[in-house]
Amino acid sequence: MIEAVGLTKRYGPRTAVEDLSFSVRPGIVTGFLGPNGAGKSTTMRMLLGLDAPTAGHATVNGRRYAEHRAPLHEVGAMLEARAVHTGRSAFNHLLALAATHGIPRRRVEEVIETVGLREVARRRAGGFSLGMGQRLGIASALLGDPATLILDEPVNGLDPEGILWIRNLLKSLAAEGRTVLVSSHLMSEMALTAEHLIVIGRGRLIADTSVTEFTRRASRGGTVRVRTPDSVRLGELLGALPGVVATPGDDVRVLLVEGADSEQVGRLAAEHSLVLFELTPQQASLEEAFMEITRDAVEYEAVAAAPVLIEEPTA
Ligand SMILES: Nc1ncnc2c1ncn2[C@@H]1O[C@H](COP(=O)(O)OP(=O)(O)OP(=O)(O)O)[C@@H](O)[C@H]1O
Repeated sequence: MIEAVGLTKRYGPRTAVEDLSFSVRPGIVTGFLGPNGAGKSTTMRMLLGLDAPTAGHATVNGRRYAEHRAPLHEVGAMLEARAVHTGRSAFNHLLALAATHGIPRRRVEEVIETVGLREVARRRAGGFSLGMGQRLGIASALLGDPATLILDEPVNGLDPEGILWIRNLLKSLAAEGRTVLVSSHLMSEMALTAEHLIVIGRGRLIADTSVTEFTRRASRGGTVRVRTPDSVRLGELLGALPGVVATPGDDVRVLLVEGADSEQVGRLAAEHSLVLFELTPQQASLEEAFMEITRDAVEYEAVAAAPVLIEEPTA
C-alpha cells in the first residue's frame, strides 16, 4: 500500500508537484499516467525518499521510506534503468546489491532467471541494450522480494516482445498480492496492463479511477450511430431534446447522435415504438481520451515554454 498525502514539490519558482493525494492498493497494477513533465518522476522520487517534499508526505506499507529497516524487502524500485555500474557484469551488480542487504546469492540467481538474463548475466552491463538494461533494473527491484514495486516507465524503448513480457510480469506480481505502481505516458499500454489509473497533469491529480471507468468516461460525450427505418422521426424526437444533435450519416437510415448516449437513444426509440437496426456508441480511443483529459496540462506547458505577447489595445 502506498499513500501520498498533500505531496508538493517546488524547485525554486517552479511547482513540479502540487498537493497530490492518492493511495495505491495491493493486488492490482496501478498505472501512473501523465504527459511529459507532469511530475511523475518527481512524485516517485518522493515516495522513495530520494527527494524531500516541500509539503505533504508519503508512506509505503504504513511508513515513510526512510523508516523501513530493510527497505529493499519492502519496496523495489526502478527509476532509471541505466543507473548501473557499467563495468560490472549483471550478475556482479546484483550480487553487490544483494550483499549489502543480506540477500543470499541464491536469490540473485532466481531474479536473473525471472527476468530472462541468464544467457548474458556474466557480460558487462555497460554493453547491454536498452531492453536488457530494463530487465536488469527490474531484477534489482525484485531482489528483496518486496511487497511493493515502483517502476518509472519500464516499457520505454522496449520491443514488442519485451513490452508483453513486462506486462505479464507486472500482472503476475500484482496477482501475488503486491502493490504495483508503474508510470507511463502511454495510455494504450496502461489500458492493457493496469486495472487502476492515477492521472496527473501539471503536478496535480486529474483522475484516480479504474481503467473501466476511464474508458467509460472516454466514450461518454462521443457519438452514437443509429440505423433505423424511422430516421426522420427519430431525428425529430432527438432534435427536440436539449443539447442533443442528430445529423444524417452515410445512409438515409443512419443518424449520428451527439449529446445523448446509446441508452437514452434506445429508450426514446422504444417509447415511440420505433424500430432500430443498429445502436453503436462510437468510442473515442483511450489515447484520445487521455489527450483530451490532460489537454489543459499540456497546453499550459506549451504556453509556458513559449510565452505569447499580447499587445495592449490602444484606446
Ligand atoms: N531537479 C529539478 N530541478 C528543477 N526542476 C525540475 C527538477 N526535476 C523536475 N523538474 C521539473 O518538474 C516538472 C516535473 O518533472 P518530472 O520529471 O517529475 O515529470 P514527468 O512526469 O516524470 O515527466 P517525463 O514523462 O518527461 O519524465 C518538470 O517541469 C521538470 O522540468
